[in-house]
Formats: sequence, structure tokens, C-alpha cells
Amino acid sequence: MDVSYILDDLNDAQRDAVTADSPGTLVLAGAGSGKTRVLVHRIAWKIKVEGLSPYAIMAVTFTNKAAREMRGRIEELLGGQLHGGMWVGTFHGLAHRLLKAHAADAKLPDNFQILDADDQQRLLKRIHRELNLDDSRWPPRQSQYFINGHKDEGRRSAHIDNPGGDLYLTTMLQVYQRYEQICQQQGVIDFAELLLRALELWRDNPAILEHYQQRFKHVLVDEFQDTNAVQYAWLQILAGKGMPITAVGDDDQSIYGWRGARIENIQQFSKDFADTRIIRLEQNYRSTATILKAANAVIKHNSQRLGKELWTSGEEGEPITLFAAFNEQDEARFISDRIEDLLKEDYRRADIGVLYRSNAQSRTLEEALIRAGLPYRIYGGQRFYDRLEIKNALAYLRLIALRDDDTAVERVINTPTRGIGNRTVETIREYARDHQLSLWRALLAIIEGGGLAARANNALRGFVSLIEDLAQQTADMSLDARVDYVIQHSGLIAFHEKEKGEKAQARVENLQELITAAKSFEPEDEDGDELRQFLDQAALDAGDQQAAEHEDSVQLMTLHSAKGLEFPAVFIAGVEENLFPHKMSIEDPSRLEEERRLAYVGITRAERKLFLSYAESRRLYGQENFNSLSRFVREIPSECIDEVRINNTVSRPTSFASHSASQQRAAESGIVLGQRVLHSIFGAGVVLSFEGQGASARVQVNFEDEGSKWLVLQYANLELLQ
Ligand SMILES: Nc1ncnc2c1ncn2[C@@H]1O[C@H](COP(=O)(O)OP(=O)(O)OP(=O)(O)O)[C@@H](O)[C@H]1O
Ligand SMILES: [Mg+2]
Repeated sequence: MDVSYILDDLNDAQRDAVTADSPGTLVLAGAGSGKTRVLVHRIAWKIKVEGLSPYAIMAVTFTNKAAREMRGRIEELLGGQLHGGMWVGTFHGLAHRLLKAHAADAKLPDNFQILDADDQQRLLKRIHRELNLDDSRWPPRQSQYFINGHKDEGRRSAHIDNPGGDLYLTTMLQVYQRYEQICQQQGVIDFAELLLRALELWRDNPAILEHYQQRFKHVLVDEFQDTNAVQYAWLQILAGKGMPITAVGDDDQSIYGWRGARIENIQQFSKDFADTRIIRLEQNYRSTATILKAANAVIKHNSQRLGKELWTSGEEGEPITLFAAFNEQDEARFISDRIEDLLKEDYRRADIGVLYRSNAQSRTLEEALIRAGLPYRIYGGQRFYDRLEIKNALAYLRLIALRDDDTAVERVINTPTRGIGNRTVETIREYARDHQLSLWRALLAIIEGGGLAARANNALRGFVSLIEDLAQQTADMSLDARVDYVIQHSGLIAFHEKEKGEKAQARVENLQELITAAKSFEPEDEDGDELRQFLDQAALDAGDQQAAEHEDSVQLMTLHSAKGLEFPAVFIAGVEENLFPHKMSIEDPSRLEEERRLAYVGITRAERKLFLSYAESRRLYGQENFNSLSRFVREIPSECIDEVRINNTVSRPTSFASHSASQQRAAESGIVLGQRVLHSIFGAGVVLSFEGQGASARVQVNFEDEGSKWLVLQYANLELLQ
């Protein structure tokens, strides 16, 4: 049987890695050097040449999508279907499979259910109520963060030392214990529990462990640098006593430290797994020489590295485009314009990845893509207007506009919690049904009727007066001030601010981003109700499923979700200090290094074209920021970069045409975005933005000495500079 084709498309080092017969094999290599490809070919080699049954192989990937792709590639190489025998999946997926097979031994009912993050939070809320913990002082999300953090490290409540005297720890432990109890009673398990329970299953049941130790003849792990403590222990308990194991990874791409991943596992590997051979791959097959040079130059600035070099025999390629936008709108327009250019060449939409550091950045980008009629999908995340916190905020705004909006009432009647329980809500629903009323009218009638317990009645009254107050207080405000007022006074911001963890912070950021959306909203009908038009637009954006599900779509995602993927063309938006690197990471050297690894991951996703963009002024999270160019871009050798500026009108003739009417009118007065101007008092500056028209036209100028100011164009007497 000729099996040489399995090695055909591999270089020497890759072949070595595919055919190595050492018990432990660690492939340590940079981005795009073929680590994932090696895993696929190694599995095919094991089956075809060494005669292992697919049943004896377990392969761990980072996402379910990667697992499906891996299975497909192996089947291609083998020329046949694998069927169910081989275990390929994520750590979570495999743990789930294991627990289903041994539910009773894992002390779970056969039909145990998985709790997702939202379910988990709802359950914790109930526990807090039961323990009489006030949500404002003890936000359920804080408990969630506490519990998941400990579980990721393998600690149950019983493992945590509490010498007493610390109210925080004592309370958290009380919640953790009660949570464990209820989960156990109900037969539900959360994500971290899947892993921990699978580890304990093996640890506490030697016979079961032995069964798997006999079954599996080889374990393979991709993206090894991002395994956490429990995942590592799980591999160790299975394969630590001589089962052959292959891990591939790149210390320079470890980007989940904030979620418990431990780069140290790479160094630990050769100690814990016998006779490990370390194989390095140094040739990159993904990117042009220019892109690779940029990536290498950036990652060199990290001190904590195992040290690797990457080279390519590929072509030089085009320089990286760096675009200095005036603001985030301008940046988004640049990106959608360039995407349209690429589509005129031989690129498909799916060949294009748009990456960003923070979820909240996607809104402006989504709007530009929608405007340009470009189908897109958000990979591993939700579209802006589909996000829970945004839907909640919009529900308040909808109630201000129309009290009879039942869905909006359902959404926010008890969010943030205000003591209106399910039973009260059910009473309202029934009343509404029986009397053919909207929920709002029903609840007014119920309050008047006085049929409820005093406490419930008061809670309802509180809700009604909140909505009436929001409506009255904001009646004469501008749209963005209205949104700002509503997210503050509804308690939504405070509600999420009190919670801990990345996700909570992202929710606050997203809410603030809604203010930015309102600021830049341009109603079609200038005389119509602006709030209504804004809400309609948001509903349309959210409902634009057609665009979302189009098969050939532009791929939007955070830099974190882009790991392991590749695209012929990549845009990285928002390469600015305080955004990327994130402001929370700038002060801490080890977190800064993690940000730099994220930059390395981002750059190395690109095959042929890379576009970086930053905005001199950015409204994000509802605030105007003036950030300088990211240090990561400054670390790229200048010969790799081609900088484009908007006031280079030769290369940017179309961008002005797509600006709003008022901006065009301002342009007619001789001022364009990016124009340098002189003011008699404030001195020299650059025009950042326009607003309004005729006598009320205003212009925003970033003055060199005085910072940014809005001026009425008519009176500003700006002198145009060259
Ligand atoms: N020997 C080779 N000849 C031709 N193409 C190759 C070779 N090795 C890898 N490639 C291609 O290079 C690209 C990168 O490979 P792969 O995704 O396996 O790299 P990786 O090391 O896993 O990258 P990452 O670190 O980003 O996960 C893929 O498109 C792959 O098909
Ligand atoms: Mg890979």
C-alpha cells in the first residue's frame, strides 16, 4: 500500500513530526507553520501506516468548528468516513461525551443538563434571594466569577480554606456551597463543571480510567498553549503513565491567560510526559514575507518567550496598509470601501476577516457593512443589536415611546431586579388576557384595584413611576442625551457595573456604545420623531438575518476568536493605545505581553493582504477619545507599511461622496475632514467632524494646544491652512 501521499505536502520537519515514534511529542512552532496540518496528517499516518484504529485516537481542538474541519480533512486523507469511533472535539465536548457514558459513576442523572452562562446567572440570582443577599451589594455575577474561577483551577467549595473573619469569602463560599447543592439536586452542570467532573470521574474510578487508558493509543492536542489547570490535569491523568501524546502549540499565541490558561503547561509538558521529543517548525506557509516580518518584529518585544524564528520562501507581497481615520465612522467606511475593492478583484466575501479588540467596536463596522449592502457574520459572538444588554436598553426606550409594547414590558419589568416576581407577572398576563388589554394597562388596573400584596403593589408602582419619569425627564432632550439618561436612570449601567468579570465589563461598554450610536444617528425624516426612527433602525439592524446568514459573508470577530483561522485579507480595526493594547492591560507588564501576543495572532491571520486602521478621534463607550497609534504598529518596521491618509484626496476621492449631506455642505464651504485650520484664539488644529447645516452648522476641531472643541461654523472664522 502506497502511503507516501500522506507525507507529500509536508516539509522535512513536518514529516518528522508526523512520523515521530517518541511517546511524548511536543511541536512548538510559530503561527502558520503547519501545526494543525501536522496533527491531521499524524492522525492519518497513525491509522494508515501504524494500523491504529480510529477508535483508539482522541484529538482535542479549540473550537467545535475546528473539530469538524479536522474530521473532514482526515476523512479526505483516508479516503473514507471515520464514523463515530474517533474522539475529536473540544475539551468541553469530550468531557460531555465521557460524562454521558458514565453518568451514574459521575454522580449525575442520565439526563443531566448543561447550564449556559445565562442560566447559571439566573440560578445564582435565586440563591442570592434565598440567602437574603442584596443584589446591589452582592451582584450574582460576582459569585459567578468567583465560582468559575475556582472551578477552572480545580477547586470545589470544600477545597477553599476559610479561616473566618472575611465576610466576602464567607459569603461567596456560602453561595458556592448552595450552588453545588442545587446543581447536584437538579442534575445540571455548568461549563467549568464539565471539565472538573470529567477529571474527578477518572480520578475516583480507577476501573473507568483504566478502560480509557487501554482504549486510547494516542492523544493529540491542538492550541496546547491555552489549556487551563483542569484540562492539563485531565490529560495528565489519562496519558501521564506512558500513553503516547502529541501536543502542538505556540507560546507566542497564548491569549487566554485571563481565563485561566497557563503557558507554563508548555514547559511542564516534557516533565510530566515521559521521553518527550520537542520538534520545531520554522517555515511559515500562510503569509507573505512582509506580513511575517511585521509579526516577527512585534513579538520580539516580548521578554517572556521560548524563542522561535519564522521564515517563508513565499513572495514579498504588498506592503501593509495603515489607515489613519479621523473617527470611527471614517474608519468603518474605509474598511467597507476597501472590501468592495477587494471583491472587484478575485476575493470572495468569506476570504475577508475584520478583527477588533473589543466587542463594542463591531457596531460601527456592522453599520458600515449594512449600508454598503455587504453580508457579514459575526463569528463566535452576537451582533450588536442582538445583545442582551442592548435589547434591555432598547426596551426601556421603546416603553418611553409606547407604553403598550408588551415585549418591552416583559423584558424589563424586573430587570434590573426590583422585586416583581414571576407570580406577579403571571397575574398581570392573565388580567391582560382576560380584559384584552396591553400588559401596561393591565398592570395599571391591577395597581388601582389593590388586589396584590402591598409589597408587590409597591414594586409595580415603582416600575410605573420609573417609566413615566424617564419619559418626562427626557422629553426635550437630544436623542443621545435621552439614551444616556435612560441607561443611567433605569439602573442598567449600575446593574452591570456591580458585576465582575470580562463579560460584565463588556456589557457596560456596549451600553455606553449605544450612546455613541444615538449621537451619530441621522434620521431620514428630519421633522419626524427621532427616537422612533432610531428604534426602527435598531430593529431592522437586529432583524437583518438575511445578511447574517448569507453563506459567503465577510467574517467579523474579536481577535480572540480568530485564533487558528486564516483569511486571504485581514483588517484589524482600532490599532490605538488604550484600545489595543487595552487600557486595563497597559500598566501591567505581563498583561501587556498577552496583548502583544494577541497582536501577533491578529497579524498572522493574514495570507496576502493586511490592513490596519486607527481613528484619531473615537467615540466608543459613549465617550470621545483621542488615542495615539498603537505601540504594536510602531513596532512594525516602517518599510513594511504604506500609510494612507484621508486628506490625501487623490487616493480617497470616494470617501467624501459617502459622507452625510451636512458634511458635504460643510465641504462646500471649503472645509473637509482633516483640513488644517487656524482660529484667532485657539490656534491651529485639524477638522474632525461636522454637524447640522445652514446657520447651525457646527464643526469639531482638534486644536494642537487647546484640544477638541465644537465651533459654530458661521462665527468661527476659520482660516484654511495648507
Ligand atoms: N508543507 C506545506 N506545504 C504547503 N502548505 C502548507 C504546508 N504546511 C502548512 N501549509 C498551509 O499553511 C497554512 C497554515 O497551516 P496551519 O493552519 O496548519 O498552521 P498552524 O501552525 O496551525 O497555524 P496557527 O498557529 O495559526 O494555528 C495552512 O493553509 C496550511 O494548509
Ligand atoms: Mg493551528
